[in-house]
Amino acid sequence: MDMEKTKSFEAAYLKHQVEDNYDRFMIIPYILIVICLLFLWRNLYSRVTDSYHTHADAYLLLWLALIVASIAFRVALPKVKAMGNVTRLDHLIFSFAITMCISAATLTSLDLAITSNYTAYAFTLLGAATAYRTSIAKYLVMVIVTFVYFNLFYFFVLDNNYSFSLIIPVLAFSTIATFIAVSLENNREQLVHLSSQLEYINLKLQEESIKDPLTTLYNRRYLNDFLQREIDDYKRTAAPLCLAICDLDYFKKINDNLGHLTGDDCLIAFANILKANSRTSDVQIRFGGEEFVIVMPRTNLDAAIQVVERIRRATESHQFDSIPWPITVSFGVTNITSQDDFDSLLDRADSFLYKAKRSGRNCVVSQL
Ligand SMILES: Nc1nc2c(ncn2[C@@H]2O[C@H](COP(=O)(O)OP(=O)(O)OP(=O)(O)O)[C@@H](O)[C@H]2O)c(=O)[nH]1
Repeated sequence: MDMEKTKSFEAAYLKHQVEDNYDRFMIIPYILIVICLLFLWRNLYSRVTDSYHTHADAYLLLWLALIVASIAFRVALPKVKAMGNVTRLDHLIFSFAITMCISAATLTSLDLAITSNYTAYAFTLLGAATAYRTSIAKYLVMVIVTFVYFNLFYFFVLDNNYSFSLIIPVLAFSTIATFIAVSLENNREQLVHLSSQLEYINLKLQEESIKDPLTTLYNRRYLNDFLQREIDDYKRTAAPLCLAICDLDYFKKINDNLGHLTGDDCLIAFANILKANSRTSDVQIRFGGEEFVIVMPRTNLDAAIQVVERIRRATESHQFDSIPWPITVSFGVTNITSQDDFDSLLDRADSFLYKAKRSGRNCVVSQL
């Protein structure tokens, strides 16, 4: 069960991360395109005005490649999201993040031929640490792949002499960026954990506020909302609606002779009889003490009488634990009319219940 909970939390957390990334990565390609275009313009301009760019063509290619990658990614992103596969969307964003890091490593390698300029490397890794949300494992993969690529590109492809001091800043950026990414993601995970706990507690509290703790039936607060909704529904659709009030007979005798705990057990057992003998569309409410209400939507009076008769007989024949005498219940049942409101419907059912009590109990009284 705990494993299942952890798995579902992980799945929900991944979805949360990917959705968060999605919003940001819908904008990032535009920013990247603007930056690329600015550098592209500078690149073309400096080509004419001065010739200090050792790798002018490589720069040009890099800016163009980044523009194409950004456009392709921006076009693909909403399409992949529409497929509804979170993992695939996650992979796509991860691939783009890696592409950005590799581009930054390429750019830094080219820049280093001119001056000690690590801006692209530092900026991209730190940017990814704050803007891109992923697992620690994936972030490490990204940082290591970028680092290895940088070394291969700078020392082997560009054929520079190996220099450890040149690598130190890159290592430092990688470490700092990883540290920032890990601590930010840990904080976010804690927040999500806390908010899901709060959501759960809130749901529980909401549920408890409408339930009777002893019988677990709905309570009067729920009746107020539910019955009003059903009455409104009746006024719109004219679908029949019935309401029954019942009260256990001589309940005080149980408390007085066998104690309150036995009385409580009797209420729980009766609530179970109510649930077992009603339809799923009916709603049972503990109205107070040993008094209960049954709301029967889309039910006419004949059918409602049949339901409560069934409950009455089931109660009469039920052997209640530790109670040596039979327990019976009296009912008042009524159906809604166009003149009714919340109070008149309840009052009429209550007056029928009163009649049932006066007629000797263990019976159903309705207007029929
Ligand atoms: N054990 C227990 N008793 C309760 C609870 N709520 C109300 N009661 C008791 O239910 C009894 C109701 O007694 P009465 O209103 O005199 O009704 P009755 O004895 O059922 O008599 P009739 O309704 O006239 O048949 C009282 O003794 C209340 O204290 C509860 O949650 N648990």
